[in-house]
Amino acid sequence: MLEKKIGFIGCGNMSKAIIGGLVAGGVLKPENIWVFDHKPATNQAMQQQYGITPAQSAEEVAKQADILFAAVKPNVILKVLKEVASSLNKETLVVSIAAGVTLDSLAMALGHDRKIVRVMPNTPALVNEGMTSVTPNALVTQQESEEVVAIFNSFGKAAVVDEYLIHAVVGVSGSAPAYVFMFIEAMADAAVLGGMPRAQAYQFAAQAVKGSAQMVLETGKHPGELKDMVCSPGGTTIEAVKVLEEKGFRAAVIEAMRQCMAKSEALSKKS
Ligand SMILES: NC(=O)C1=CN([C@@H]2O[C@H](COP(=O)(O)OP(=O)(O)OC[C@H]3O[C@@H](n4cnc5c(N)ncnc54)[C@H](O)[C@@H]3O)[C@@H](O)[C@H]2O)C=CC1
Ligand SMILES: O=C(O)[C@@H]1CCC=N1
Repeated sequence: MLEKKIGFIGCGNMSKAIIGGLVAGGVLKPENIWVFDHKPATNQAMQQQYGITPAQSAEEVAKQADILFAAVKPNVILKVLKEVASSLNKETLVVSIAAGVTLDSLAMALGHDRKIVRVMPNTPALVNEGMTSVTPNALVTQQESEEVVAIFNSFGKAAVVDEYLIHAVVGVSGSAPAYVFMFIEAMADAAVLGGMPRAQAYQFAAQAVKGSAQMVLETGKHPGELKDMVCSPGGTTIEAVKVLEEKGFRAAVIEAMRQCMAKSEALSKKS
């Protein structure tokens, strides 16, 4: 068990997913997780649900934390970090989850002598299946970097990537659950069209996506080969594959992600 205090400034969708993962994984004692959201009801609800310690201010979390998660929206993160910079201990590791906010701008807000890690998680952290990229700055030691990877590994998978790859990470995992949910919803709609009750349709669609993803991860086979295994000659699947190709399924996914990555890049230039 990690004998450190972890603080969160901002407790919305993403912090809840990370805290849920940390507590479920038994990574550290819940009371060693300090939370400050500017909505007091959120802090109380988190204390009730997880037994974490609610803080009175962002400064209090900053003072307490060995590892401080900055988990507010990208448009306010630099202001929030500037305000707490003088409350941080010299060795505190600041972890930013904000999309499009670079290590450089974070160092500008916090001071250039700060240990900073930029991460890009995703909401499946809430069910122990997160995927997170970890990008430390030059002051973070190998051991500290491994500690952050271990935190995210405890509720999914995590890997260190160079900062220039973060736009790709946003596209392929940070934002990806949204498009996967749309795919599941669309498949379930079709099953309902075929007469299946709605709740059962979500179960079948979601399990089909989960099982297919598991096959990619476990067999190491090329996704095309796995697709071919489903397509019987003259069968049903190849009919569906033909329509998806005609309707530009792959092109739509690639273009959607290209725009997502471009937005991530544009946000980085603004910050
Ligand atoms: N939602 C997602 O799937 C992902 C989000 N992110 C990043 O995570 C960050 C947070 O996103 P979400 O959790 O989705 O947003 P959210 O809007 O759900 O949560 C932000 C929280 O910060 C609080 N807050 C705002 N200003 C504050 C302040 N000055 N002091 C204390 N608390 C304050 C709000 O009350 C809210 O609870 C963003 O920077 C986003 O780019 C990264 C990866 C995935
Ligand atoms: O939509 C967003 O900006 C954030 C970043 C990755 C997922 N959600």
